[in-house]
Amino acid sequence: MGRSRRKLSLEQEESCLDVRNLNLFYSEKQALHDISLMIPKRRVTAFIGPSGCGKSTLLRSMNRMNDLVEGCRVEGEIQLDDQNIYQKGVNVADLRRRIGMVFQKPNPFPKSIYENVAYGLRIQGINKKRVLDEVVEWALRSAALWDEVKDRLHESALGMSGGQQQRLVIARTIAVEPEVLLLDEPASALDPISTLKIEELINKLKSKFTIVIVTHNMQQAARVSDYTAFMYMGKLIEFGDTDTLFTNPQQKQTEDYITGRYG
Ligand SMILES: Nc1ncnc2c1ncn2[C@@H]1O[C@H](COP(=O)(O)OP(=O)(O)OP(=O)(O)O)[C@@H](O)[C@H]1O
Repeated sequence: MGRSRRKLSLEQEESCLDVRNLNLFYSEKQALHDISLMIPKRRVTAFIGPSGCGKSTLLRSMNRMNDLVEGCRVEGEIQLDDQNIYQKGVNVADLRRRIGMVFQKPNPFPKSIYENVAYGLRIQGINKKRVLDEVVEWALRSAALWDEVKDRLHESALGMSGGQQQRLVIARTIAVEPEVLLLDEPASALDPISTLKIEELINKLKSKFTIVIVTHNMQQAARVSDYTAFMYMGKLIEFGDTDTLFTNPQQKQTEDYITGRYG
């Protein structure tokens, strides 16, 4: 894989998202405890940690997906371009266009391949065929899918393999040119070859997008990410450049986790 091995330093990175003292509650139960971290621009940041530690919750809080959960309450701030996304008056639909999300299970719409990718543009009122054709091709090429589907763009997306469907969902997400891509275990339902394709894709997409990925798979985090955050029981235990976190963790809990002592 081509992940650059140059020494990275968070302090030198430009910030994309700034999480400040974030607490999140599902009714009475607190799922995130005073999380502060900066997500660097056009880098890949991975969240790792044992099941239930809050990785998906933190990811979903970045485009306010948790708003859809009844009884969910958030304290603290997440800054995107110096605006708190939890501030009153924020247009959540617009936020979710700027911060797109891909889930574990591929969820293409029951429409053609072409219409899946064109969907977000049509919602924005863009219907000119020439523009749509251009964006659909660009997004499918960017998602490393064009060559496989260019002759069957008008066939149903549901006839594609799981790995192709997931790359289609990524194409659909990037077609509206978000700034951030949130990936929640994007490869865990896929076979090893499709997983490798998704990992290669992540590596390619980071030149244009800020990527945050939740993964159960530590080897995957080590392969694809520039920075890794280790979480445990709703707390951020350690956050730093991936190579250091995996080879020279600063916290005993991180070390115990990456050496397989729990999780
Ligand atoms: N919709 C919800 N309602 C209530 N509690 C929830 C909800 N979603 C998650 N939780 C709880 O919040 C905590 C964190 O869950 P979360 O799914 O964020 O963890 P995770 O690290 O992503 O876990 P996994 O790796 O198993 O997906 C868990 O205790 C979970 O039971």
